[in-house]
Amino acid sequence: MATSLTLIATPCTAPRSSSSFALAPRLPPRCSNATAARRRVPVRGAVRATTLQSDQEPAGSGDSGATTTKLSAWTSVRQERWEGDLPIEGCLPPWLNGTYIRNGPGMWDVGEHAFHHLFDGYATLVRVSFRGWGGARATGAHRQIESEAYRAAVARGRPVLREFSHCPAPAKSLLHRVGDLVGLVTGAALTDNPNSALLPLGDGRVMCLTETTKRSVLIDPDTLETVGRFRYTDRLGGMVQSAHPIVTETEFLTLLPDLVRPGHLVVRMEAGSNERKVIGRVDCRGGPSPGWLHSFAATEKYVVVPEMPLRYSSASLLASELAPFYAFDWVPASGSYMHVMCKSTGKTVASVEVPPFMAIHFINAYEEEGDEAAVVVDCCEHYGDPAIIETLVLSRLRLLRGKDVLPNARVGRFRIPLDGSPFGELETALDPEEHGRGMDMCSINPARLGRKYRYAYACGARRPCNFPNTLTKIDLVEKKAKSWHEEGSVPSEPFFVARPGATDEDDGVVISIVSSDDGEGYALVLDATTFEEIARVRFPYGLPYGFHGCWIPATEE
Ligand SMILES: CC(=O)/C=C/C=C(C)/C=C/C1=C(C)CCCC1(C)C
Ligand SMILES: CC(/C=C/C=O)=C\C=C\C=O
Ligand SMILES: [Fe+2]
Repeated sequence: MATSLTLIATPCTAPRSSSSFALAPRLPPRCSNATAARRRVPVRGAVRATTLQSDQEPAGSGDSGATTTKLSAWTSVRQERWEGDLPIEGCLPPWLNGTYIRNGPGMWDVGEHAFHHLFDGYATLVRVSFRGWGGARATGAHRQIESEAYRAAVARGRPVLREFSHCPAPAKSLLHRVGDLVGLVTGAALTDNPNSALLPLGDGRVMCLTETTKRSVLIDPDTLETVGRFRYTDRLGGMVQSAHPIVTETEFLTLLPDLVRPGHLVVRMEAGSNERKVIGRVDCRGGPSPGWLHSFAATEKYVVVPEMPLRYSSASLLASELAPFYAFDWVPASGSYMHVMCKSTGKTVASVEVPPFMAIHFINAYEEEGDEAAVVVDCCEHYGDPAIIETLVLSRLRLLRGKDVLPNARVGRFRIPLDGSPFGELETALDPEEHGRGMDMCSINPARLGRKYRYAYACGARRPCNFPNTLTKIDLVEKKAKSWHEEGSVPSEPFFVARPGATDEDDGVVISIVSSDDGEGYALVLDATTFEEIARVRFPYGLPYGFHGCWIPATEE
């Protein structure tokens, strides 16, 4: 039955200790997994059909079977917002004062429409605030970001704009088709659903964004309210951007792929400003368009521009049709390259061909000086295979739990020589068995950004699994990993928070939000040194999976 999505005042249904009422849309019941499995698969070409056959039903070891699971990771949040106190189990460190916020696609169902891919969901923020001074206390909240895409979908009861794997049906009337065409050419038909990154800017503003340049939003980190649009005062244009600008206290660096004249603009915005300035441009070496640029890396002096064979499909964007990989084509013959641009001069100081790679997330990069000067770049590398994109189709995530279908991944380490050599190397930084051959969603100590570093925190695998299910601390010097795992649970990106005044790289905690097999949701706090659990802070309801987090330290009270 179609359910109204009009905003109505409703009390929270979830039990809570002390919490506020939320203005909540009446959402449809949680998507049934069986229904999702039968849904038509809107992807053609090289991508395998994702309608699951009965022989693909998960064996369902114990209670982790898809039909009986209460796991909330892949189901939409049931109300627009909630906030309240959270009970703490364990002992939070007294120095942990501040707010952890995580962004991600928490709403995959609107009206009768159920999205197909993890990346499609409307952005949901989840917050946990820790107050250690004078006794530990934690409060939590979640809230939908009010993007144009979300508001239009709620108003119409169906998605109106193009999302990662969803193209709206073409208009029926000629007049509306002209409108559609304008929308395609200007990019207005694309989503602004900011479910990817969450960036505390150096000036105190907090920005959420996706990969379209159409609109990024500013949010209030306390109420999670969407407080406005982030308006650039420059006229750089372009349709797409990296989902992961590199932000420090002083600057914001990002890449703008040029789909018309294949290349990338490397741009910089000073903290406090709304104007991006071009540092330089890198032309693509392979064609016919830039490689997907979800993220990139930078050292203290250089910006590293990756060019991989999963390339933006201009035809898909202009025709509003899905390409074999949604908005992308896999073009192995186009080659893989890494470009290094000097931040201060805008000159490309290296442009090398590298072995084929497929990386969504770069971890870090640093310079190596001496006779063999080079830039070292680490990423979560999927063995040059785009299959990981299909792994993230919601029906697969829901129905293949317990099946060993997560493609292998490793920490890929590039070495880009700065002596003009035409080739760069790609090696495996540590034995992937250390992290169960699963590897993505990474963070590091931000004090090591762009510098030589030892530890990375990521989601790894305890097999059999269809999605990363461990939190893993990787020691890139000892080439060892330590993992946290809870049977049936899905943890999100482990986010490192340094202890104030710390000098050791791993002196701090790691925070992750976990959706557990019994339907519960909690924020987990691990000691980053020992990687042992020190506390968990429970939400009164299960939380959907989410992507990336940030930390906003509290100001002294
Ligand atoms: C969250 C995440 O990892 C990736 C999200 C990517 C998105 C939302 C990409 C969106 C796009 C469109 C809606 C059409 C244009 C191309 C592209 C930027 C891929
Ligand atoms: C969750 C994910 C990949 C998992 C692979 O093992 C990618 C998410 C990308 C968005 O930031
Ligand atoms: Fe990401």
